[in-house]
Amino acid sequence: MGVKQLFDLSGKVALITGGSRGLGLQMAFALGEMGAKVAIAARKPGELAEAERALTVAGIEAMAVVADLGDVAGGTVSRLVGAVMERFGRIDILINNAGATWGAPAEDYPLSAWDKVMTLNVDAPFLLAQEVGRQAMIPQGGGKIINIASIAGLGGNPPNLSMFTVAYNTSKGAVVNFTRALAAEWGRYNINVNAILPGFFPSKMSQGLLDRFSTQVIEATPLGRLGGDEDLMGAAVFLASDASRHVTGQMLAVDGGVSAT
Ligand SMILES: NC(=O)c1ccc[n+]([C@@H]2O[C@H](COP(=O)([O-])OP(=O)(O)OC[C@H]3O[C@@H](n4cnc5c(N)ncnc54)[C@H](O)[C@@H]3O)[C@@H](O)[C@H]2O)c1
Ligand SMILES: O=C(O)[C@H](O)[C@@H](O)[C@H](O)[C@H](O)CO
Repeated sequence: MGVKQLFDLSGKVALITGGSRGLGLQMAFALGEMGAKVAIAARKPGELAEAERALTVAGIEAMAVVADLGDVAGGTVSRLVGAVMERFGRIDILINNAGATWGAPAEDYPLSAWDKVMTLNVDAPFLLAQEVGRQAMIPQGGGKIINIASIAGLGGNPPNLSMFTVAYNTSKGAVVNFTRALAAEWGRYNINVNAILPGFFPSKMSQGLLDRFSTQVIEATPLGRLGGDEDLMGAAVFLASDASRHVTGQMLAVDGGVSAT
């Protein structure tokens, strides 16, 4: 197989949570452009429909599924995976991207907020991997799972940024080791499990922080810039494709070098 073919995603089906905007939508465009059919899932129907339209206009076969992954008790995850299986018949790539944060100093952090962050950022990726594994990847004989962690999963926040996101950092640390643990178990099913650790990208989630601290963030970034609209595309396609066939359990930071300092 030539190297261009290794990156080709024709005939593959991808499910991307939080695919309605931000980093998830950027990755949906990337996988779609490389030939994948793309299912995006998010909570807000309006945004999701708009994203589905934009993907379709770009010539990508797309479907949208409304799902609140902050509420995983009542069969949300199996319904979501079932809907994609019904439409496309298989799932080759799962990108666990939906995520959120909530800020308060650790000494005041309420358990209810902690639980909310953990449910969306940790429980949902676990349940999605389990369900996609059961319904699609294990019977199909393989697949690619990409967890969107964060460099915040490697440590605490720089003290000068006063971010106060103890639950978020904890949740992303869990995603980092979930990635390794699942990779170790599911190599036998030919399922690659890797994580992307974005640094600082402008998005709805990061806006509050970057409005206040973008100068400091850029100064602390070896490449001297924030992440942009194309900066996750290559990493996502690599980890979704045969090009990464022999790569599993790995963390790929796309952070302009922040985590190297
Ligand atoms: N922007 C950054 O700098 C940055 C850095 C590191 C990691 N990340 C991670 O990247 C991922 C995407 O974040 P983003 O920056 O694009 O933020 P964003 O807020 O623009 O996107 C979040 C996405 O998750 C979806 N989502 C939120 N709550 C949901 C719920 N309850 N159910 C279903 N979907 C839900 C939203 O609809 C949206 O599509 C997150 O996991 C985030 O932690 C972002
Ligand atoms: O590195 C990251 O994962 C993100 O930038 C987050 O840290 C959020 O932007 C922050 O939590 C908002 O308060």
